[in-house]
Amino acid sequence: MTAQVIKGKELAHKLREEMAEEVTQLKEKGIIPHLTVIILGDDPASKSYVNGKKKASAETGISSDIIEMPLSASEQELLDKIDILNNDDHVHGILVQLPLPEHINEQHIIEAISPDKDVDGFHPSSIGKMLTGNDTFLPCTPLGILTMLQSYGIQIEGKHAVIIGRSNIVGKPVGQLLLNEHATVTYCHSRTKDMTAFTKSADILIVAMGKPNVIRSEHIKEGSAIIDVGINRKDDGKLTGDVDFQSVSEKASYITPVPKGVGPMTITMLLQNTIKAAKGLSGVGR
Ligand SMILES: Nc1nc(=O)c2c([nH]1)NC[C@@H]1CN(c3ccc(C(=O)N[C@@H](CCC(=O)O)C(=O)O)cc3)C=[N+]21
Repeated sequence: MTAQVIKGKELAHKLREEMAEEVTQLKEKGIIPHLTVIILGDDPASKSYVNGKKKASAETGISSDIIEMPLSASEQELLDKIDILNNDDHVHGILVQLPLPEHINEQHIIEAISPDKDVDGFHPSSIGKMLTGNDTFLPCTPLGILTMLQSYGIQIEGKHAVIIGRSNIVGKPVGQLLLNEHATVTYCHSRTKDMTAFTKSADILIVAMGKPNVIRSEHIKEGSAIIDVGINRKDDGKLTGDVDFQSVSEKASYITPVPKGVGPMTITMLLQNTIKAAKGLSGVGR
């Protein structure tokens, strides 16, 4: 079998075109969706993501700005900035680029962002509502993955979804979203014994380990759908996933590439959440 490649970038552009129409309609009502990104320090990788977000925003007509703060900024300075943005009616979405430096408590920052502007879906209020299956901002990477599976007509209900990785931003919430879609969900992580026993029974395998090319064809089930969340930079500067694309694509039925897979969908879902925030804060559709 040769797997069908799930073209995240292509799907992302298609969705952004649809979103651009919605943004046009909102603008006719005087609403200009606006996303503010806060970034601390000038790590080149972080800057590259942030610039990607800026470009994608422009593509959909969403307005965005980037607040750059020094790496030495204090937790209080960051909280003060968030407070200003929470109270600024022109700002609909707030994203603080993670990870933050050691001297700042990430949880304090996440909880300071107004749940109405929580376009990352990381606030405990958003997470709680996701858990109970209520309407809220869903975290961007998990929502991007769900959207890819649904767009390609991959059945989730009744299937065994195995997640490798249990981070708060990817592993845990993607399992929750798939559970809400009636999958049977297994979480694997660094302490899991005999992980292959689980991955080999996965109909849908979500890999978010952060280790290059560790999932190979001998680890997967014939005909399964493989979602690669890994973004690893090789010595030559190129990106590679956690999945060995070559061997796995000969056995799976669907596979996401890296780059051009999950990454562009993450950004697209951020923009979708920004539109949702703009509508929610302006009372559109209420
Ligand atoms: N509060 C917060 N929210 C985030 O969503 C968040 C964050 N912090 N910190 C950093 C990570 C990382 N992240 C990526 C998004 C898109 C690509 C992406 O589009 N990647 C392209 C390749 C880009 C390239 O070539 O460098 C691709 O996979 O095709 C990558 C990484 C969002 N993050």
